[in-house]
Amino acid sequence: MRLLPLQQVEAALLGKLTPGGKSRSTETPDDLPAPTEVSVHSAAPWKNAFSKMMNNVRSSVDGPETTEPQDSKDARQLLQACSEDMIRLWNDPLVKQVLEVHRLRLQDMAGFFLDSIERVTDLSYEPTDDDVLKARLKTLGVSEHHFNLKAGNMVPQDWVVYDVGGARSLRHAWHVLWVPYFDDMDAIIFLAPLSCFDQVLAEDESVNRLEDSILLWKMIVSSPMLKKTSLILFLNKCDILRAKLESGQKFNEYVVSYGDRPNDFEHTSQYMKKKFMMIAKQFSPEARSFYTYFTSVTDSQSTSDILGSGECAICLYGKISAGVDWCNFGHFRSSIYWHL
Ligand SMILES: Nc1nc2c(ncn2[C@@H]2O[C@H](COP(=O)(O)OP(=O)(O)OP(=O)(O)O)[C@@H](O)[C@H]2O)c(=O)[nH]1
Ligand SMILES: [Mg+2]
Repeated sequence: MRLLPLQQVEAALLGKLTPGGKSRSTETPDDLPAPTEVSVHSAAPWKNAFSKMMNNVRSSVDGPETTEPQDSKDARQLLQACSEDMIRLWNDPLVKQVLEVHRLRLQDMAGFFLDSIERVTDLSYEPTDDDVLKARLKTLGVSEHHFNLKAGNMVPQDWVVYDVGGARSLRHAWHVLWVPYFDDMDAIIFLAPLSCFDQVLAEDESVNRLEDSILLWKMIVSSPMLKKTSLILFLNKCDILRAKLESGQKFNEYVVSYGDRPNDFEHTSQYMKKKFMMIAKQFSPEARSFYTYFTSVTDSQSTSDILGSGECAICLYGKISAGVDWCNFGHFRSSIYWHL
């Protein structure tokens, strides 16, 4: 009961961060209890709203004069007031036991900071880069990012990355609007989370998440409009897959075709890699380049090692695009389209 005021904090923060101030997912009909979720629309000025909020937080911590709105201040104070109760609840042996019985690994779930409650509820808390990576921000439109990447020994190159929302309700738009628009991409980076073998879709509880990822992969690789686009597959969330298997979760209970193979990371990940590769081979309209990596993209060091390594497909694409553009357009442009 003492933690109930946190619901107000959540509603206030969602109102500030989501487009139009909505605090409920738009995917769920109004009469159903919807999970609250922060979403990002490329057209919404959420980054400005966020920077403004963070600047306010900074000025309230750094100086006596504060421009922070009262509701943000209240939110931070409430979070701090609830800190001790949250820590006690999270460390309670009975709570741990109940979570285990229900096979819930909250510490692996998106946006949970349960092992850092003291730090994130401190009045002077500022998110670190790793905290930002851990946050869950559902993508609604297509967001475009420009950056300059220096990989390995190569000269720095300009990149354009388009990030597309993967939620089911958004996929219709893929066929109609985005796939034709992306037919000139150099490469698609497809992120398939391997750890979700025991989870179902938030949008449709009858669909296994890993199965859904495979169906989506099949749709992308077989698209005639993307037949020339190279594929870079990130078999992602390996850290969570490993932790789940080590905690005793059985892979073959959900992926029946896995049979009696060993229930460890090495065998399950290789099995899934083969599955994705076979689909790419079987359903691609024509032969194409295909690269695959095991990743845990929230681990910034290992991800930067993959992106920075001279062997990485992304660097290879940088080279190819540079060559093509030198011949055809006289300027360099590389683009990647990714589905997360
Ligand atoms: N532990 C761990 N968490 C990850 C990894 N990759 C992503 N996450 C977390 O998974 C959550 C979902 O990431 P998002 O980037 O919001 O998801 P998305 O796939 O873009 O989802 P849509 O925008 O709906 O398409 C975030 O909280 C991330 O921190 C990973 O390799 N390991
Ligand atoms: Mg996203």
